[in-house]
Parts: sequence; C-alpha cells; structure tokens
Amino acid sequence: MTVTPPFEDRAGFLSLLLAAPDADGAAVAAAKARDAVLTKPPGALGRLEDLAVWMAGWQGRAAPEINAPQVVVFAGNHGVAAQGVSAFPADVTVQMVANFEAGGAAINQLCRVTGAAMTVVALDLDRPTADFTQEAALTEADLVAALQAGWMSVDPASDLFIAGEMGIGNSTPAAAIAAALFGGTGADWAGRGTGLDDAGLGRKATVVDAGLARHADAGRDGLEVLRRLGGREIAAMAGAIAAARHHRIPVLLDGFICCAAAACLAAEHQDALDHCRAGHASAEQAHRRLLEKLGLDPILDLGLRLGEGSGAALALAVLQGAVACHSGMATFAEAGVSDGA
Ligand SMILES: Cc1cc2ncn([C@H]3O[C@H](COP(=O)(O)O)[C@@H](O)[C@H]3O)c2cc1C
Ligand SMILES: O=C(O)c1cccnc1
Repeated sequence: MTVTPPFEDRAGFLSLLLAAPDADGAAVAAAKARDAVLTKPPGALGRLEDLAVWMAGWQGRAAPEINAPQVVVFAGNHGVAAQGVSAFPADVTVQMVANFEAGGAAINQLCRVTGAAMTVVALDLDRPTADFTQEAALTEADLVAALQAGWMSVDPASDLFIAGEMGIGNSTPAAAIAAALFGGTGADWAGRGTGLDDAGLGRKATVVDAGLARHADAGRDGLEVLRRLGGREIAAMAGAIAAARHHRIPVLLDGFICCAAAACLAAEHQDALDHCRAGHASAEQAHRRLLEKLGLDPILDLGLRLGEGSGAALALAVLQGAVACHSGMATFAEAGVSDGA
C-alpha cells in the first residue's frame, strides 16, 4: 500500500477524480458472450447477470471473482447534533466505534458471513465539526485530511469496496448536501434517521433550511457543498469511493449518508460513480429520491435504516451469488446440455 496520499489539496483530488479510469469494454463484451452460453435460459438470472457483467468490466476479465471484499466504517462527530436532530446522544458515536472494534455491531456480523475484511477509521471524534447553521462544517484543511484518510483506507488489493459510516446526527448533513446539490427544502430531504418523532423531524428540516440559506453561495459545487454542509466521515467516504475508482475496484453504496457522500463526487464529474452500484434502498424517506437523482437502482429493499455499510454488505452476498454463477457455471457445450437452438 502507498504510504503518502497522492494529493495534497482539493485541486489534486479533483484532478485524480477527473482522470478516473473507465471499465474495460473488452471484458464487458467477453462477459456478455460468456453469459449467453451458460446453462440457463437467456436472462433467467435476472439482475444477477447485469451485476456479473458490471464486475467483469471493472475487474477487466470475463470471469470476475470476489476474493478480497473490503468494508471500511468511517466515524465522525457533528456540531449540528447539539441542535437535537438525532434521537440519540452524540456520545453513541465513540461508543459504537468501541463496539465495532469488539465485533459487536451489525456490520461485524455481516462482514463475517460475507468474508469481508472490516476496518474502522475514527476521524477526530473529540473534535466535532462546526455547526453548519453557523459556519462551514469543515475547514479546507479538515476537508482535505478527511478525503486523504478515506483515500488511504482503500486497500488496492481489494476486489470490492464498501464505505460505511457512524456519526450521530449525520443524516442531517446528508439531507443538507442532497438539498444543496439537487434542490428542494429541508422537509423534502430530512428523514427520521435513528427514529426522530414528528417534532424532531420538523426541527431537523428547519436546521437543514438554515444551513442551505447560510451556504447558498456554495452553489452545486460538490466539494464545496461537502466542506460547508458535510462532515469528516462523509468526506472520507467520498475520498474512499474516489480511490476505489482510481484502483478500478467496484463499489457497493450503502444508505442515505453514503449516497450523499457519493453525490458530491457525481456533482464534480458526471461519470464519477460508474464503478458504483446501490446496495439497497434504505427506509430513510429521501434515499429513493437520492438514488433516482444519481441514476442508481438499488439491489435490495429490506427496510433497513442503520448505515454502517450494512445494506451494502447484504448486497455483497447477492453480488457474490451473481459472480459465482457467472464464473462457475458450465456452458452448454461443456455440460453437453442442448441450448435449444
Ligand atoms: C446504536 C446506534 C448504532 C448505529 N449504527 C449506525 N447508526 C446510524 O445512525 C446515525 C444517523 O442517524 P441520525 O442522523 O438520526 O443520528 C449514524 O450514526 C448512522 O450510521 C447508528 C445509530 C445508533 C443510535
Ligand atoms: O440510510 C441510512 O443509511 C441510514 C438511515 C438512518 C440512520 N442511519 C443510516
């Protein structure tokens, strides 16, 4: 693994993002040809077939494999949490980091069943971001440091990447980012997060509106919106998703907060998420709308509203199934099965 980040500032990060490699078209064509001769009726594996071909393109081979899936859970604290926008106290962030390290969280169990390597990156938990209703959440130096932390957390030897998050209050910055990038109000994008009641939901929408008003001059500049309205773990997810692309590692996106991070990249470069698929549609009310804005079709829809990378980790199990079928099945010729022609 490289030891120094390949960029020192926002401009350096953006030039890497714009120079991102594309999928291998020859591998896509070869994978489609292989899919057509596998021992099944054409199209009978439904969306699994598309997933396998997508993996083939990013892995540059007709028969992709998942041998080294990686999950990184990024944690950060948010100044805006002091405004009562979460059903839980901010102390839960650091407590959950300990739980991740002890193996006791939902994501630990899902990583175990899928064989994913999991690490936790806690970002200055004792230094919450500034409250975005008052000032920019992050300084430029904090933004770059978080993008670097995310970038460096991706193991170039991984073959599938998932960014998870933990940060009490972080569905509020995620809603603010979505509103800033796609338009609409706090009420359009705020959801119940960890389980806010109606009064809390109203408060959260007002807080988002206040942030939008204060930072209206950020326009739809993805990284500036990320700096003003985001948070360290959200910026780190963006950095990691961009690094995965740089290394041609396909990504499964998780819920609302993860997709808000990804949206900041898409705002900078329209093809920035070509290596990503949406793992699931979460129960956070605006997640589906955000997926639609990003042109992503979720693999699963299980009513999860957890974060941590959990929905993406479950979708990884589906992807493992897709890849196992595509790469392991016999062809009609190999199996001596009539292809019906
Ligand atoms: C025990 C616990 C474990 C979690 N794991 C993820 N989250 C999720 O909830 C938070 C977002 O919701 P909000 O914006 O309402 O605070 C994030 O930390 C997210 O990852 C959790 C929340 C709690 C309480
Ligand atoms: O959509 C998510 O990932 C989500 C929803 C609620 C709380 N935490 C995460």
